[in-house]
Amino acid sequence: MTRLALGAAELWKDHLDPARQARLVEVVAQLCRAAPPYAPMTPYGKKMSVQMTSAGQFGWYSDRKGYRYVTTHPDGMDWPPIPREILQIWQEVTGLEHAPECCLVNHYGEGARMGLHQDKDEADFSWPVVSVSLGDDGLFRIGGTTRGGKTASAWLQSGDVVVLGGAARLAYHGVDRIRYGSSRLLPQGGRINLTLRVVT
Ligand SMILES: O=C(O)CCC(=O)C(=O)O
Ligand SMILES: [Fe+2]
Repeated sequence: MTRLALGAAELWKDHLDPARQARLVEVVAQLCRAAPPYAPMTPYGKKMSVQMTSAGQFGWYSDRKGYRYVTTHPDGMDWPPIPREILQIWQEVTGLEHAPECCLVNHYGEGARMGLHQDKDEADFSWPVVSVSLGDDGLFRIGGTTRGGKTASAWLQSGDVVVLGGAARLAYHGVDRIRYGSSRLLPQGGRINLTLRVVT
């Protein structure tokens, strides 16, 4: 494990060993049975290429009305609780007692990507955002707090954890592409990203 700078963010390279990654695949699969992933619609009316679901008090949601947090899955049920194996990662990399209120689960299949954006649907930007990578490699890009500036890129691999805190909290970031088939961790293939956030 090494801690590296990735733009203004912190990359905890290889934070999760293979056994922890395998356990996380199990807990995420269980979570997805309770709250099935779906492809959200952007406010612009385009379907996202990433499949999403959430755990916690709040789930991140998007449709024509905009980006926001909601307390129920689109099928009507509560979001499942954030599994302790995931909460533990937050604790390890932030040292915070305060727990995250949302774990967004992103699944990138072949060709999926996420455009540059800021995470800014939360009430208090003094809390960091923690992002966990599982499965296929993903080319992560991060810039500054305005669009169009200089960016830094790194291939995130399974077991890597990124912390967006301080100056990086409102940095533009996204995933340009994944290397589909580069990992055998996920039975369904592709890449999973878990994003932990304090919402309120
Ligand atoms: O997949 C990733 O590494 C980043 C995900 C992300 O930025 C988000 O869900 O807001
Ligand atoms: Fe994000």
